[in-house]
Amino acid sequence: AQPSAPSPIAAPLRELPWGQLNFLHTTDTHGWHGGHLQEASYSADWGDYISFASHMRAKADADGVDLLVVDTGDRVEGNGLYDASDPKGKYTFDVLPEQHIDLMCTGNHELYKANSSFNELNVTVPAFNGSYIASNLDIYNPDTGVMEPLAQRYKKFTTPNQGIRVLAMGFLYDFTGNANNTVVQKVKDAIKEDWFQTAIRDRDVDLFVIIGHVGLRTQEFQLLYKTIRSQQWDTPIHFFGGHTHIRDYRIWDNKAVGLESGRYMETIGFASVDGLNRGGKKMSSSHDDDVDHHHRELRNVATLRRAGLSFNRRYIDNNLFSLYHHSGTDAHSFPTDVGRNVSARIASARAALHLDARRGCAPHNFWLNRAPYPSRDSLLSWLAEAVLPAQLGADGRVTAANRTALAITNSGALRFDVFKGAFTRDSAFAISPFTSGFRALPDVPRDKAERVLPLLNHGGPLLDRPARALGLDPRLLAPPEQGSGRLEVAAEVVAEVDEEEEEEQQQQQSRVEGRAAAARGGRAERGQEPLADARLKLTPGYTTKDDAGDDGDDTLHEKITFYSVPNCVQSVLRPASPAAAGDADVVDVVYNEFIEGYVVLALKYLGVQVEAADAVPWADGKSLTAVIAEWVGENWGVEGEEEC
Ligand SMILES: Nc1ccn([C@@H]2O[C@H](COP(=O)(O)O)[C@@H](O)[C@H]2O)c(=O)n1
Repeated sequence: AQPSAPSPIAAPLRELPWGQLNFLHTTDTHGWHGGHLQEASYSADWGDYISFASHMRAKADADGVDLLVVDTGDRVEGNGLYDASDPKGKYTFDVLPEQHIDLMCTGNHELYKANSSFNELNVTVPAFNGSYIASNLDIYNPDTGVMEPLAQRYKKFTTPNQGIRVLAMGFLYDFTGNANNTVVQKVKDAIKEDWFQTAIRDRDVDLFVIIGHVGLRTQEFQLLYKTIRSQQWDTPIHFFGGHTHIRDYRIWDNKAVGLESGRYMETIGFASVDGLNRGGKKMSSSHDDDVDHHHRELRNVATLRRAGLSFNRRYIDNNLFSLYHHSGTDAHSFPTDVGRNVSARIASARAALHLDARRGCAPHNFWLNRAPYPSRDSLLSWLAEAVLPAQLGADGRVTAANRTALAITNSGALRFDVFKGAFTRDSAFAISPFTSGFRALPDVPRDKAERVLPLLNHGGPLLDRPARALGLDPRLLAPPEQGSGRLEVAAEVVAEVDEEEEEEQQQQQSRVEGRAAAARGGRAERGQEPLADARLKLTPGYTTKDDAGDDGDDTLHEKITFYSVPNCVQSVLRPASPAAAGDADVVDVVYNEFIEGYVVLALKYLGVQVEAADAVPWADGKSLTAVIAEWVGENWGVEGEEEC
């Protein structure tokens, strides 16, 4: 872990359900390879993950089973470790390949900018040669100008210990926001390709592994499932998904399941399969058979039972308490040389990038989804009511031209919470890493401009067909977790009352203790394996419900309540002397560039003749990252080395 990472908190744990074939899965790491430095539950780093995977691989080998490591994309954008360097990714590209990854694919974030997809072509694909799969992604090679697959379309291999014949593919959802140096083939077209049609007819396959930067409950995965099933009515299929930033497990049928493993290095997904055929063993030598027999005899590994197919899953909280426990190690035996070295390299990168440099002190937590909007603790309220009016309202058109402006931001532009205490250079990138700048459409009739926000938030008629016809997916406005449709949100938004909050906090501890006791009792009654230590206090965290039930998380947590947020929020930017502007019948409509298409479409829908070409940069086209960082420095800044 990083030197400033908080120590993990001991918690009751569920064991890993090892099988004949096991997987570790990361997705949507978004540059959080240094781990979370303000959240003990997720404070392990990429170096620790390397050590962990190495112990898990050794255990698999010792038990004669197999372990595959999978990553399903969006490794870039979202944390200072990636975003603060010039060029971006200078330090993450180096440390990433120190992990042995068996199967990986591309996320949409690798493709927003031409240079990041060229990084995949020139750095990541060669570094993971043989593991990287691009089933529906091509790139224009900058040397030849020729369009070519970013990597192999699929991969077939036999696992070393069990001899399981795996056919793996790696997809990206039907993403349309990529730069023009890449081509994403829609999944419905990719499945018509000869290579795909041949692959799904292969009879010498024991398991299809379909990885993808694709939500588990999307039409893309559904189509892949149906098409594979049309040719392989009972060959097991394991999907690994991503993109929607949630923990999720989907059961398609009794031989087809999928795992999604959260976001931001919070979660290491674990999946296992038992009862698979081992076609690859037929070809093995008598020596291999002897070794295999020896393994079975000696280790009596329950997972080698051949009775029926079974799948399992666990979402591991990425902290050292969990990682030590599951790998059967301790602080002394856990770190491998490579893991320790990677943690040290991340620490020096963070120092070189001044990521711990404090910009100010946050007075309390501000939550993206964990507080209702609007409210005192809502990150969106803070942004719309404090940050944007102060920073964007100073634009020349507001002050000199005495003009009112309406500034609209999509809630998806915010990616993470603000914690009470130090707000560092890193925090600004974590909250909003995007480089898209603010722009404005000048002189829009006020009555029309005021109707844009409601349309973007509730505009069924706008956001359904017209937006989709232009390739504008309305789900992209809100945070991806919410777009997944799987975020369990509070039924009603309650007004915040401070005393109530205090009382709630007092009651929480007794509830926590009560539940821990109940969990102990319940498990004992059901004759289940005891949790590692159910007397331990529960901390707030993931309490996932998926198709397999509510026992997926490795760590027992106190439930967190999530609130739904609107697609967009609006700030009114008023001039210092609003007399003239107050009644003006035109205003400027300001927005961050990412939502330009939606804003222009909404105005056109309202009868205003505008085009994106009419827009001008606002506040010098600053990014939201810069705007937030400046506001924090000006408003939460503290002198010298004083503690927050
Ligand atoms: N310039 C950008 C780019 C993206 N967003 C938001 O991020 C969402 C996509 O994030 P994933 O991690 O799910 O790929 C997208 O839906 C937008 O909400 C943005 O605001 N500005």
